Amino acid sequence: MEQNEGRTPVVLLACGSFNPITNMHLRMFELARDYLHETGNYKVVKGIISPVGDGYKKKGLIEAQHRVAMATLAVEGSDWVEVDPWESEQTEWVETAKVLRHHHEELLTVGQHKDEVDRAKVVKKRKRNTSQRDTSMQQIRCSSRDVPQLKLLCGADVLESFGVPNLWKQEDIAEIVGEFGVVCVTRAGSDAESFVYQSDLLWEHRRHIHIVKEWITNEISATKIRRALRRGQSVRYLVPRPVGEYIQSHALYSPQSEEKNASVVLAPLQRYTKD
Ligand SMILES: Nc1ncnc2c1ncn2[C@@H]1O[C@H](COP(=O)(O)OP(=O)(O)OP(=O)(O)O)[C@@H](O)[C@H]1O
Ligand SMILES: NC(=O)c1ccc[n+]([C@@H]2O[C@H](COP(=O)(O)O)[C@@H](O)[C@H]2O)c1
Ligand SMILES: [Zn+2]
Repeated sequence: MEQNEGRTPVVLLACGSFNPITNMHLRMFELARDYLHETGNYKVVKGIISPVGDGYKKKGLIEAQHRVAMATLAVEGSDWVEVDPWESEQTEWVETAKVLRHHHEELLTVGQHKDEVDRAKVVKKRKRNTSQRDTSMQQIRCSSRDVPQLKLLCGADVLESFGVPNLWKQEDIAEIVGEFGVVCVTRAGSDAESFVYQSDLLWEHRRHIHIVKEWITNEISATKIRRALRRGQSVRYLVPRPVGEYIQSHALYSPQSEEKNASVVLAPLQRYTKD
């Protein structure tokens, strides 16, 4: 039997600032894929990095154009992770649930297109050999079932941020964990398991929340990378080499860039505190 037969195809979507992208962001995809494959139930077919738009207004967030360019350089060596600029191109900040919906629709469209292509092939084939009809119709049905599941990939700090007042809408959390599912990588300073235990909503959907333990712990964070860069320290071996070169050539992180949005309220807090 083919090893992947019967496994559910999955696409992993990571949302975040990627300011800048680090080796740990890339590790997160590898860890999640290994974990899902080891369950024996899933086949990860694609990873998507979706840098947040400038409208997110996070302190120190440099222009999306640069963050997308760095992420694109970072995935050059990967044959399954890609960068999607859609979210970063939106003028206003987009809720993560909406980003998931957008990518889900894209997957359905691709699936539909695949079905149409398959159908056209079948019609052609049928003209050649009518006796093959039943087998071919079966193939069409299989391909529509092949539309991958989309799951949010994040670190434990993002899962824990579900508990921050006015940061996430409850219905968005319910949709993310209930309808899509989350793959969450452990991170120093966060306790994903106990956070799920303490939340009735997350507990209810615990089967859709995959917590992936990173045994080879390291505390790379984009905040620390920016700090090192401001101080003129090397970030080599912490970010992919072409990313380091891009940062250097565009002189990206400085005390001034860290002051961006310093007096602005983060977009989700602005949006939900108003309501
Ligand atoms: N060291 C890490 N371990 C686990 N998850 C991580 C790690 N670094 C980043 N992530 C995850 O990657 C995603 C994107 O993160 P983000 O762009 O905020 O990076 P960051 O390092 O947390 O940056 P910042 O310090 O600016 O918040 C988030 O889901 C975050 O939890
Ligand atoms: N309500 C929401 O949908 C919501 C709230 C806060 C952060 N987020 C997202 O989570 C990610 C967090 O990124 P940072 O950890 O860099 O802040 C971003 O992609 C952001 O858009 C979503
Ligand atoms: Zn972060």
